[in-house]
Formats: sequence, structure tokens, C-alpha cells
Amino acid sequence: MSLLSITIECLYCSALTIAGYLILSSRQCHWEIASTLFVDRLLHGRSRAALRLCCALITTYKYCQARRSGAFPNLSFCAMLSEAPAFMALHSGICHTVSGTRLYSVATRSAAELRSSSPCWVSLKRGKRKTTARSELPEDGSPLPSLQIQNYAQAQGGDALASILERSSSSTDASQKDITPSPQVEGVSDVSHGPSLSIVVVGATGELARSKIFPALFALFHKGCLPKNLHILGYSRSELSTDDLKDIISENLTCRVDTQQDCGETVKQFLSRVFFQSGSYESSDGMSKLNAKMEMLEGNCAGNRIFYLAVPEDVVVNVTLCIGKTAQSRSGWTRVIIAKPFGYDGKSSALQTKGLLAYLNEDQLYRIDHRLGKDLIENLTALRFSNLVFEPLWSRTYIRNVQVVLSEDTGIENKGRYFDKYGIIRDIVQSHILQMIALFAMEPPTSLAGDDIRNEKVKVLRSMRQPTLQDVVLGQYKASIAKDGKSKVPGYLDEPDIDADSITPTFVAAVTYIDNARWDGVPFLIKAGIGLIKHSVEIRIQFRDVPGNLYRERCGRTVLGQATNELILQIQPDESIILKINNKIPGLGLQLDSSNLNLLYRDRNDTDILDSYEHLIMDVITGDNHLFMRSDELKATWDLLDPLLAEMEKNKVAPELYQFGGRGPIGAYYLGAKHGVRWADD
Ligand SMILES: NC(=O)C1=CN([C@@H]2O[C@H](COP(=O)(O)OP(=O)(O)OC[C@H]3O[C@@H](n4cnc5c(N)ncnc54)[C@H](OP(=O)(O)O)[C@@H]3O)[C@@H](O)[C@H]2O)C=CC1
Ligand SMILES: O=C1O[C@H](COP(=O)(O)O)[C@@H](O)[C@H](O)[C@H]1O
Repeated sequence: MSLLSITIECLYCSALTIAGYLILSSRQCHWEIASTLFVDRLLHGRSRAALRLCCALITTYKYCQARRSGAFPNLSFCAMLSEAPAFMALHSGICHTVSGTRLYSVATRSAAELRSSSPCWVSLKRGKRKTTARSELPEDGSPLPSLQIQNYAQAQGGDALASILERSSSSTDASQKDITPSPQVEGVSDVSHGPSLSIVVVGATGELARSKIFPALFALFHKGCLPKNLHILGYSRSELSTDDLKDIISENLTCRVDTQQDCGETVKQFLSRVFFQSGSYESSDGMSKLNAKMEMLEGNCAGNRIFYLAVPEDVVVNVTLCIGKTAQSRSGWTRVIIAKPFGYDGKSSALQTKGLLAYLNEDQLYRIDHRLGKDLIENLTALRFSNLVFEPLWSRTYIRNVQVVLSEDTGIENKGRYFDKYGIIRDIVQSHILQMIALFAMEPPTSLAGDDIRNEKVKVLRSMRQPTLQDVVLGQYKASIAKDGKSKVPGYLDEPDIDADSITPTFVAAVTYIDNARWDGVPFLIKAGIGLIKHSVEIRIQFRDVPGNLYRERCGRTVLGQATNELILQIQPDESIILKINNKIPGLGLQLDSSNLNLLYRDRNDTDILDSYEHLIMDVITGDNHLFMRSDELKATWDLLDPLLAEMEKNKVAPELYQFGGRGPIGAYYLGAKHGVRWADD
């Protein structure tokens, strides 16, 4: 080729690349794709390639035009694509660089948008490698279209695979030596099983990771809920090897899924997918290494990534920065799970949110409160909106009061430092209890889509009345005699890491109202405490008395509220729905008594119910975010609680002391009575 023709080629390519870039950027494709094409063109410049490139760009252009006009090109588009060298399979949202091993996803489209496109195969050929991409779009438009990429390079022999591995490992650090991939489980993704999923547990050495997250991941793995192409990565500052992490994990893995079964083999398979990367939470160095490791594991598959931030609150934003800058997937989605607490007050929470949203989009954020992963919480909406008998009763017309109770029979155990800073209101009320109330009291959402539900929840939170000091009773458990009547139980102030003069409440009872048309005047009672008589989490709905009840003289109980119907949604200890009804005592006479219609989950369903962490991790994988607080919801909760917390701090309100293992401060009963309510959980 003469110098002149090379120059013309270069100019031609530059023009195409710029045009390509402009077009691609309108679809948020990566600049690198365009530049790779340019380099490609230079290295392999032949007029046929130029023709193909041109064809592909025209295809892209037509595609973008069609998108802008709202009409998605169907088969004709696929047909056009298969004519081109198909440097990207745009119909599935995936862009391929033909010469590289990477796969870039723009992943911006929703399944619904693409549903009209029938499954379409695009063959990409270059030299020995041939990749086939197929998009399968769920009929119902659910958020996770599964993309299957079959890499014929693997089928055609080890050379392509080897070169991928070689390339990846040469670009990574020594610590990656503990990755010894074998096509079956480790290392390179098994591309025949769709996009890979990497779940990174940041803070992998911590209590939450060890005792909850890894066991939940194992249970999901054991049940076959996780994609075949799975990698579990631990990340933390501690200098561990992958084997060290595997030891930590296996200490806590139990075969809770089926106690009769020997889980040994599954544990082995699970651990073979585990990797570790150490690094700081403040700089991107470690995160870049982690990113390289994930890229290697993902191979040429689309790679989806979940980062579970199991680290103290004060490093969350920095970690997110590092992820945002260096470790987001470029070929799939990236989602970040943030553990409680979500701030100390409105101000700090707003700062955290601002920091998170600087690097991630709202829909990438999953603020997790594991207690919302209980099946019954999910069932709250099912119960209301799929049974004719409940929804008509769900308002001030028939409901006298609602009680939301979370009571624990344990003390603070080893969480002294955390608990003393946050206390029961921030720990339990701000997220868990307010979310339960919001789900309970919301208007019917327009659909079950996460944002439709979150839109309704936020309205409830904004309609709630801010509680004042007069509406709450604070308590703290004191040193007591244990149930055996002999041994002593330490009081809160005797626990490790607690200041001797701490006034942090371990108990709160409060009353609030939802000032909207549905709930006007209905007291919502909240009770949350530790060191109490029993372990229970429930919502109790007390109905009004039957007007002009013919049996009023014959009800066994006459005390305020005791003869009313009551619906109990019991979340712990056993998930169960109980309806209290009045019925006749068998035999002669017409005396009535209250009986329970009890739907106990474990009796009714013999299938294993997902543990709450398992449930919520699956929600993150499927992109269902309705149980995770959106930023505006979070703000609404702090707007509600900030004045009370500020008042408590300003007045240094001393909590009422109560017996460990008792029913909590007596003040809670007076508070109930003040609002015409008898606590029903005793
Ligand atoms: N434990 C639980 O059941 C629950 C915990 N949470 C929340 O999840 C988060 C993690 O919980 P948990 O695992 O119990 O916490 P840990 O105190 O065990 O911390 C987790 C990891 O973070 C790193 N770390 C600890 N202290 C610091 C620090 N000051 N600065 C930077 N890194 C630190 C450590 O890893 P390394 O030094 O190796 O980097 C540690 O292993 C917390 O925010 C907690 O409130 C929420 C719900 C339940
Ligand atoms: O969210 C929290 O959960 C832990 C433990 O919950 P459990 O469901 O395992 O009992 C609780 O101790 C902690 O205070 C709270 O923040």
C-alpha cells in the first residue's frame, strides 16, 4: 500500500470513527469501541473491512434514528446486523469489539423496550473466533433479559481461551496467582451459561459478611438460584489469601437448606468460586486490582456485578467512589448494596446520599434492611391487594388502631459500640418500622414495579406526623435477675463499650398518625426494644367494635378492645397470619369467646422459605428494588424523626429503666391509654 493510500485510509477511518463516536455516544456506547474500530481499521485495513465498518455505522445510525422515533426495528434490523461484521449486537444492548476479548454493554434499554424484537442471532467472525450472541427477552417485560453468549473459540480448541487467560493474567498483580482457572468452575466464565455474575463482599472479614452474607450466598447457590457463571469475591483491608477467606467462609457454612443432606460437595463447588482481593477503602488501587480480577473471571462474557458494602458507615462513600471510578462493569449492570445505618440524622444521611449519587445512579443503589426480606413483609401487599376481604376494611372506617412491634429477648451482645452511638430509634424505627408502616398503609400502587411501590411508600412517609417527646417513651434495660431467679443479667450500662452514663435508649414506644384521607385519626403505635420478654416482630391491626353488637353482653371479655377482631401479621418468631374472631363457646348457651384462625407458614408451605438475606440478595439480582429505600424515602424518614432526635439530645432525656426480660417501661402503657389503645402483644 502506498503512503498516499494509507493516508487516505487513515483520514477515511478517522472520519468514520468520529461519526461512529457521535452516533455511539447518543446510545451511551463507549468511546473505546469507536477508537478500537479505528485501530482495527488501521491494522487490518482492507476495503472489505471499510465497507463492513461503513455498513455497521449506517446500521447503527438507522437504529438510533428508529429509537429516537420510538419504533424499534424488528427482524429487518437483525437482518441488517447479520450482514455487517456486527461490531456490536445492538439489538441486545451489547457492543462487541471484534478484535478484543472485551465486551461492552450499554445495557441501558429495558426489556419492555426490546420485547418487540424477536430473538435474534448475530454471528461475529474473526479469524478463528466466532461469537454468537442471542438475546432472549422475557414476555412479561421483567427486568432481567438473559443474554446468552456462546463462544465458539472454546469449542474450537484451547488457543483462544489460553490467549484470553494470558492477556488477563499479565495485566494483573501477583496476588492473582491464587486464581488457577479451570474451565469448569474457576476462572474464565462458562459463556454457555449467560452473563456472569460477580458478587463482591466489601468488608469480607467482618461479622456481617461471615455470619450472614456468605451463608446466604451459599444457601442460594445450594438451591440453584444463582447463575451458573458465578464468582464470589471478598474485598477488605486485611491481607488475606483466597484460601484464608475460604477458611473464614467455611467456618460459617451450614447445610441449613437440608439438614439431612451432606453439603460437602456443594460447599467445595461454592468455595471454588471464591476469590479474595485486599485493598484500601480510600484509594482506587485495590479496587483496580479487583476490577482486573473480575474482568479476567468474566472472560468475554457480559459481566454483571454486585457490590455488597458490609463496612462501617463512615467509609461507605469512599468505597462507592472507588467502585464508581474503577470497578463498575462495562459489559453489564453494576448494583451496590448498602448496609444500615443510612446516616446518623437527616444531615449526615443527605451527605451520604449525595456522595453515593455522585458515582452511581439511583437505580444502582440498594439500601438493605435485612428484616424487610421476611416473606410476610412481601405478603403484606399480596394480602391486601389480592384478597377482596381485606382491602375494603383497610382504612379509618374499620380500623381502630395499628400496632407495629419489634421486640428482642437478647441484649446488645457484641454490638455495644455501634448501638451506643445509634440507639433503638435509629437502629430499628428509622428503617424497619417505618418501612413496615409505609407498606402497610400505602395506596394501591399502579403496578408491582419497584418505583411504583416506592412512589406510594414515600407518600405515606411524608404524610406521617412528626412525633414529639410527648408521643414517646424511652427505656433502657437495667441489671436484673435472670429467669432462673438466681443469676444476674448485666444492665445496658454494664455491657462492653458502653459509657457508664449513657442515656442511649434500648426501648422506644411511640404514637404517630398518618394525616391523609385513609388514615385520619387512626393511631399507629410503635414499640421496639431489646432485652424484653420475648422475641417477636408483628403488625397488629385492631378493628372497630361491631356497631350495635347483639352479643355485646355475651363476650367473654369486656375490657377495652379485647372483643374486637384483630388481624395479626406475625413476622417472627414464626411467620404467620392470625385472624382473631369472636365465636360461640360450644355447648348450651350463647357465650362468645375469641378464637384464632391461624395460617402458620411453616405448616402450610413445606418448601424451604428463603431467609431474609437470601430473599433480598435475589431481589438485587433480579433488579427488584421495592423493598430497598430510595433516596427520597430515606429523606422522608429522617424528616420525620429529626425533630424528635434533636429534642432528645437537647433535653438529654433520661430513659426509664426496665427489667431485662420484662415487658419494658410502664410508661408505654400510659402512652397507649392516652390514645385509647391497649397494647395487644402482651
Ligand atoms: N452485623 C450485623 O448483623 C449487621 C451489620 N450491619 C451494618 O453492616 C456494616 C458492617 O457490619 P459488621 O460486619 O458487623 O462490621 P465490622 O465492624 O465487623 O466491620 C466490617 C469490616 O469493615 C472493616 N472495618 C472495621 N472497622 C473499620 C474502620 N474503622 N474503618 C474502615 N474499615 C473498618 C473491617 O475489615 P478490614 O479491616 O479487613 O478491612 C471489618 O472486618 C456496619 O455498618 C453495620 O452497622 C447492618 C445490619 C446487620
Ligand atoms: O439490623 C440489625 O440486625 C441485627 C441482627 O438481626 P437478626 O435478624 O439477625 O436478629 C441486629 O442485632 C442489629 O441491631 C440491627 O441493626
